[in-house]
Amino acid sequence: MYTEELLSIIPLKKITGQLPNTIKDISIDSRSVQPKSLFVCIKGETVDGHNFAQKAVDAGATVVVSERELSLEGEVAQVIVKSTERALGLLASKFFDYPSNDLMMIGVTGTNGKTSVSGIIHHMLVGMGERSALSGTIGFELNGVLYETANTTNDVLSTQQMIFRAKMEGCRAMVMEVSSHGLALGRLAGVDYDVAVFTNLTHDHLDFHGTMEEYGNAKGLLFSQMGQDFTKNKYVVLNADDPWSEKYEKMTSYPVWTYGLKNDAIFKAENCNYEDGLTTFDMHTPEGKFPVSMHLLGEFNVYNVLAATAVFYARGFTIEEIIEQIEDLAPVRGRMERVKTDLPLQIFIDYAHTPDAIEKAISAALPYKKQENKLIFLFGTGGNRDKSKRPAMAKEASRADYVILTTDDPRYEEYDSITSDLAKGMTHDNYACIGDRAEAVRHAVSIAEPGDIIIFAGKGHEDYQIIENTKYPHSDAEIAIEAGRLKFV
Ligand SMILES: CC(=O)N[C@H]1[C@@H](OP(=O)(O)OP(=O)(O)OC[C@H]2O[C@@H](n3ccc(=O)[nH]c3=O)[C@H](O)[C@@H]2O)O[C@H](CO)[C@@H](O)[C@@H]1O[C@H](C)C(=O)N[C@@H](C)C(=O)N[C@H](CCC(=O)O)C(=O)O
Ligand SMILES: Nc1ncnc2c1ncn2[C@@H]1O[C@H](COP(=O)(O)OP(=O)(O)OP(=O)(O)O)[C@@H](O)[C@H]1O
Repeated sequence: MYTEELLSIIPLKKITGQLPNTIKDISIDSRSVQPKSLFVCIKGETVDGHNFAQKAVDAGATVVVSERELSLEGEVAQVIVKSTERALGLLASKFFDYPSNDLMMIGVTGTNGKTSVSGIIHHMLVGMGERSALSGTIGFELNGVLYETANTTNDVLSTQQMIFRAKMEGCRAMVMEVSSHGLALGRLAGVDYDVAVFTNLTHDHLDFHGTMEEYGNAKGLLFSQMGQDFTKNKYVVLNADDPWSEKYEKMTSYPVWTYGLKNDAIFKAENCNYEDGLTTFDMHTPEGKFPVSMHLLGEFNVYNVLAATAVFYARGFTIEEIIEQIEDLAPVRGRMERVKTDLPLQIFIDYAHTPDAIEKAISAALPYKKQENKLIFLFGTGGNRDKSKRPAMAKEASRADYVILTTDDPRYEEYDSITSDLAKGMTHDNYACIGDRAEAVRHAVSIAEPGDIIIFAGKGHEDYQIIENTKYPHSDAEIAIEAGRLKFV
């Protein structure tokens, strides 16, 4: 791309040195700079990209965008701007030619349910014959291939790259999980959403946002940044049972479709029943009441499919077409996913790591528990992250008959510091603190008796644990099955 044309998008810049006629790529990471590229210095939490500018030039960058003039050796032009983060959003969108304009962009935000709802929408789109891409906590899924990504909502450059790739590979839609960090840090600059979906807002990430108010406002950016273009079929899908929906409704002028189980909503479920691995309910819609039967477990998944129903109905699909897809849905990976095993136990893998998600996961399993059996709940939490949620998580977990307090990704925090914070919220004494997660999983199996249910929460689809800054292979399901074989066979 012509360098001047690209740079024309950033106002109030100072240029030093001779700009090359064209640049071939944009990069924010000196470790993957291609020759003839433009390197943008981003100040991170842990390191500052300005300190890697020389490495980027050595690797072939011919333009460096920075917030201060740097003394660089080699043939390089410098573009000095007030905020490189803001400039990057503009540059990345222009470089990839605003790819989100060519796709139906669906953004899903909320504390819990982003992965589930976006996965459900993506699989329903594919089931209806639409080519769709998906990005979120599980990675970037494009035409059946899953690529690993760093974040739930990735940096602004990777985001534009992903949307561009989706467009180039023939996708017509892209479903994205939109995290509050992503919104607050401007990682979605230049993404033009057609549909914005809200699941719920409960306690999480207060280490970053400070207060629930700030956290809720960050999520609100998804709705307020949708624009005012009424020539496009844009709309918003809100959870009528969550008080934040009223605020989000005010943040957008696009049509609002609501769903829920309690308050008045356009799509409302009642008579929910959970039996024999099936969830059934009656769905009230603008066209009357329809019975639904699906393989996804728990009330939280009723909410999730109602949200997806609103997305598809507003797009013009019939209720019959939508229900046919819902009845076909397989469980979302690692979200109350039943482990296939010959052991005389019911084992679920789940990703709950907030108080509300723990409450929902336990409620989802209880209908499958017989009076004489136990519900064993193992959960952890990440080290060096929002500590204020820990006792509240344990309080919810106390609804299980036996609780094992452990760690998710302990990072640099001591096991005992994590488990003792959790223990402060326990409301009964039937629990154990075992920081080493593999040992904790084995303990869960060792105390289980035939007919018991075990939920391993917090790691979901992940097949690793991060201890200090190293990823170690870890699978709750594999450890549990091995321990179960030794015990029961
Ligand atoms: C605290 C935080 O948000 N950190 C994010 C941040 O990392 P950072 O600030 O440390 O930045 P950095 O990667 O060290 O480096 C800064 C710059 O220097 C560059 N660099 C760095 C090293 C080098 O050798 N050369 C070089 O050029 C980097 O490419 C970057 O441009 O920027 C990185 C690149 O965008 C992110 O991957 C990283 O997310 C980390 C992994 C993270 O855990 N973030 C969490 C808090 C997060 O964002 N979570 C949300 C919510 C998930 C949820 O809802 O549960 C998410 O969306 O994932
Ligand atoms: N709609 C929902 N409401 C409340 N809890 C939910 C909902 N959907 C899923 N959950 C619970 O929350 C856990 C996490 O679900 P999911 O991964 O879909 O959420 P998420 O918002 O993507 O979370 P994260 O941002 O941490 O990746 C699930 O394992 C389940 O226990």
